[in-house]
Amino acid sequence: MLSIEARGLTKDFKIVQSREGMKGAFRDLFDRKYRTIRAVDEIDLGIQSGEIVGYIGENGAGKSTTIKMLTGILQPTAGELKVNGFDPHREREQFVRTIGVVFGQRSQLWWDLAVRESFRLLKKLYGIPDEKYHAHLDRLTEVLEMGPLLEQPVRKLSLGQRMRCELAAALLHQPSLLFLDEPTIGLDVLVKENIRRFLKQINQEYGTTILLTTHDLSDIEALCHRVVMLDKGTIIYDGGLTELSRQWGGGPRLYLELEEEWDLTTLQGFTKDITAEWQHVGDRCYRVLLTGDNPSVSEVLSRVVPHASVKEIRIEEATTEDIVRRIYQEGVPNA
Ligand SMILES: Nc1ncnc2c1ncn2[C@@H]1O[C@H](COP(=O)(O)OP(=O)(O)OP(=O)(O)O)[C@@H](O)[C@H]1O
Repeated sequence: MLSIEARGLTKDFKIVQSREGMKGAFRDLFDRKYRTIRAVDEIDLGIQSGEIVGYIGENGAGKSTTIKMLTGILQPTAGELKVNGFDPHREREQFVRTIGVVFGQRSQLWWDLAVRESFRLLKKLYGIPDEKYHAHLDRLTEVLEMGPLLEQPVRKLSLGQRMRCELAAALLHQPSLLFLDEPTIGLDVLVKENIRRFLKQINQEYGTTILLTTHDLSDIEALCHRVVMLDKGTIIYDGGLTELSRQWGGGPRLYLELEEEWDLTTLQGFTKDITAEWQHVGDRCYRVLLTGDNPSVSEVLSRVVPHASVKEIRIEEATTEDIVRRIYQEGVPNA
């Protein structure tokens, strides 16, 4: 079953274009000139129930605008959209009961109230029956280790503590779909790991669908099998994380420290019949990029060892961050 189904989803913003100088400002008062920005450009997106999908892109790519349409905050300019079977904007009241939202930079908790009071207000807002509320809150308190936090005012919580409470707040009404926007921003490594573990757990236990927007690609690596990549409002990649690195990782790299300094032309000469590209990366240190049909590491070594003594060997894989940077620098991977 599809949790999110978007076809040709588009959002245009109309912005005032100011004229230059005093004269221009005066004219602007009487005759406004507008310009249209297409933030999201006819995207098609289908997300199955139970999937965890990473939604990534550079600043200004259109991620937040998409999330705002998917959560009903913004009305699309064009296209068809069904989320959990609802039109998010038109059927907002019923729709919001089926989703949870966490924006890393914004709080849905009441700053001066104790966490427990904020939760009580949300219980009222969502009309959660007593029994269900208590059972679920107990469970969330346990897995998110919120026991000591419940009586504290939100303003006294650290960022990591607040984020755990935000997640609980978004999940109190047991939504089947969770939107997370930069959920681990500013958190230390341990807290990040706890939050990721928790998200995996709710995904497995309750089948919660998760759409995750983040600039922290280690979140994506830890949680998502599928990644949707956005650039200038259009989807430039939608597929598996493993396929992405296979397609764009550029193969493994071999790091070699040799006993002596060699010039690059000579080294390149040893491997001239295979597609290996040598780089000088430090004193007697070299990186060999295994491109093309990906010759094996042992093939490269067998050509080098008869000539040069090798001190250290390391095989490096491109990180997701390297891959994504490369895609944005070099262009669309599967166009
Ligand atoms: N309310 C608005 N009015 C006018 N233009 C907007 C509005 N919101 C977004 N935009 C423009 O739409 C484009 C996409 O913005 P959006 O915030 O969706 O990108 P993003 O991928 O979420 O970026 P970031 O990672 O920086 O949050 C940008 O050019 C932005 O300036």
